[in-house]
Amino acid sequence: MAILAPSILSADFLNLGDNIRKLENAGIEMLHIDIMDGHFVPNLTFGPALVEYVRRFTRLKLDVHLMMTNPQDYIDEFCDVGADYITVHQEACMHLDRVISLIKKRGAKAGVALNPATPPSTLQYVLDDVDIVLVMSVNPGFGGQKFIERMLFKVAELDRLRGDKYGYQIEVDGGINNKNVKSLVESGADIIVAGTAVFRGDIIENCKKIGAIIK
Ligand SMILES: O=C(CO)[C@H](O)[C@H](O)COP(=O)(O)O
Repeated sequence: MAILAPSILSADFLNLGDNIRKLENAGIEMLHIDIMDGHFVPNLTFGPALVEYVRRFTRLKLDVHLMMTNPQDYIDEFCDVGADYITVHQEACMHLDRVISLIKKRGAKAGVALNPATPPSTLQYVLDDVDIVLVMSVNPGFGGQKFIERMLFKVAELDRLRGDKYGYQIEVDGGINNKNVKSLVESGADIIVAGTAVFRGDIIENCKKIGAIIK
């Protein structure tokens, strides 16, 4: 059984509040928020102010994904505005162990994201401490891209690796839809991030359809 975490990157920004209420009505528990810096990824999105407004508006768990260089400089700010989960990129952290400690010291759950080309073995010495490993199933930066099939092997590898030894959850993000979501859950995914598949069309219907597949 997995949960769906809609990515607000694909939401209607002029009706964000309405979109979030629809997600709540559809039984969603977690909202995924991509922070892009135009440097680590070739796109720009939100800052802490957006997270603060969303925090005031909803009780959904806020899953903040920092797609940025030097994420350590912004951990405090995102914790101050109410992030429940903060995920940093393995590729962006020179001192990953220190960044994970910083997130946990602030009382948030710590995630580490892997770009498609980065293997799980790079996390060997931090797996004890992470709450989430986020497998990027597209090259990060944009919604609406094609799912990279090989990432199913990475999810399965992380599932094998955790066995009874580690407690991390496996999250997957990018190009996920009604057709490929089942194989991800069967491979071991616990949290499914989806943008286009949730926000294009009827939000509540889309959430229910995906929800029924991943239960
Ligand atoms: O990280 C991302 C893109 O880099 C996003 O979470 C993105 O919103 C996923 O969108 P889609 O489901 O349309 O692929």
